[in-house]
Amino acid sequence: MRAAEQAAMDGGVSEWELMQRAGEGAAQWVARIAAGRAVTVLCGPGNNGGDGYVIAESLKRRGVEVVVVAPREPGTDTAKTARSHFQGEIADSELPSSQVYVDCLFGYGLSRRVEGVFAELLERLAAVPGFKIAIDVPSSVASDSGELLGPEVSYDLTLALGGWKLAHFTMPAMAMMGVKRLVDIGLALPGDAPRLSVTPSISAPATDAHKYKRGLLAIVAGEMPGAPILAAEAAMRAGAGYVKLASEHSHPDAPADLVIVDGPLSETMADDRLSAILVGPGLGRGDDARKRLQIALATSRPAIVDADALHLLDPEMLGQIDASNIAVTPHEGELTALCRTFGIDAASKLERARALHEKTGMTVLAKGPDNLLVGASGVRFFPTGSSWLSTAGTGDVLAGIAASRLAVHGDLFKACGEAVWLHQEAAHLLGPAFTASELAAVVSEAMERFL
Ligand SMILES: NC(=O)C1=CN([C@@H]2O[C@H](COP(=O)(O)OP(=O)(O)OC[C@H]3O[C@@H](n4cnc5c(N)ncnc54)[C@H](OP(=O)(O)O)[C@@H]3O)[C@@H](O)[C@H]2O)[C@@H](O)CC1
Ligand SMILES: Nc1ncnc2c1ncn2[C@@H]1O[C@H](COP(=O)(O)OP(=O)(O)O)[C@@H](O)[C@H]1O
Ligand SMILES: [K+]
Repeated sequence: MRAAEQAAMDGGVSEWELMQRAGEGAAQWVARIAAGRAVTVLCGPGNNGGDGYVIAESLKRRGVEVVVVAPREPGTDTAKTARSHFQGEIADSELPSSQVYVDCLFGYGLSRRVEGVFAELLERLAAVPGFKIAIDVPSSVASDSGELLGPEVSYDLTLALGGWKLAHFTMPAMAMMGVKRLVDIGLALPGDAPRLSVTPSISAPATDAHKYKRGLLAIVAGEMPGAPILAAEAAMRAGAGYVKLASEHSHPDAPADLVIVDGPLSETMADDRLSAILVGPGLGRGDDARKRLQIALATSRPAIVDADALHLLDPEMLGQIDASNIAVTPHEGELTALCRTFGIDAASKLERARALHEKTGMTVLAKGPDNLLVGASGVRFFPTGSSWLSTAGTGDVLAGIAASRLAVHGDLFKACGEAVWLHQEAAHLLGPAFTASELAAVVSEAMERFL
């Protein structure tokens, strides 16, 4: 954001002009929401506070009853200018009773824990009823990591100014924000800035498609039969023309349309028609599992590596193959384990995922409520999905979808992105309290949204 703002200023747009665009843009939202009700604007000492004075003045001009609460005088020149343009009432710390609250205490300049008078104000804000709006980011969150640095307030709306910050899509911050909307202030973001994933567009098979052309996926099973079947159920509904399960166990509950190959894994993997591989769900973590993982990765086919396999991957194993053919899909615990194995010591989820990608070359889909994808095309966040996904086996479904998409087109970054969207859409179709097999069963229905 700072680079984008600097570029705009170098191009002749002043900081005051940017602040007016931000404040006026946000005020339009606030005015509609207030719909005649009284508004309280909390202003901090920096430019976030400056935005607050612009919002307050704009609301006043529209005839809205508005009070500003500002415990400190503005500290920046631009915020001082904004303050001087506001003609209305300013209180220094008491939070008046109001129906709409606009929080402009701190934006991306928050640099340490919120304490004293600011913390007290936020605690009071958390306790009062009313519609609460955070300007740019909630004032107690670190915008670059999503870390909480002060009292937690539950907002109804968060208006991001000029561009999304990491906190908008990272836990725990994103859970406080309510509905999120972006206010355009005419900034061009640098090409490598983390971006929100755009809705994917998925094509139906070509007119001359046949099962191999559509993609042959091999799922490498291991000790536990359930997980790879779940992954296969999802994969069969996500686009691949042919899904094979390489397993030495019997699978009495497997669907009739799933081909199970029980010969030696090295033979199954020698098929040069294989388009993609999924290894990890139900694999186990013993010597046999390690051997199966090594055989699977030695094929040099694009692979999704998930679950147990994430505990077996190590630098030595990756040293023998081209790791840029691999996407890993770790949850929080698996990401921690991977970082330990690969000697990565970083604080935030983004830094850890980025370091893992940079150190190994693997594409990293760090899943969870705050899915984060890091790979050849940069960094992507995703809109918030259904929290009902937090049930056992949904990760296997995600891995199955990703592997199926990979078998279709061979692009790891794209496959992982499509998988997150399809997974969330499937959850959305099911509503509350579904099982992982129910989720796998509606993946084809979910695809309809993206065709
Ligand atoms: N630049 C632009 O072009 C545009 C920027 N825009 C807006 O500016 C926002 C960024 O503004 P910003 O950089 O001034 O920082 P901001 O978030 O207001 O806070 C910094 C102030 O707080 C203070 N402070 C920090 N931590 C503290 C703590 N824990 N407890 C107490 N004090 C603390 C810190 O003081 P200090 O650290 O020096 O003590 C400083 O005074 C951005 O989010 C967007 O809303 C838009 O108008 C569009 C154009
Ligand atoms: N609270 C949540 N909100 C949204 N998605 C979630 C939430 N919790 C989990 N998920 C998603 O559900 C899946 C869970 O995967 P994982 O943790 O591997 O479970 P399992 O190992 O049981 O299959 C992931 O895709 C994750 O992103
Ligand atoms: K704020």
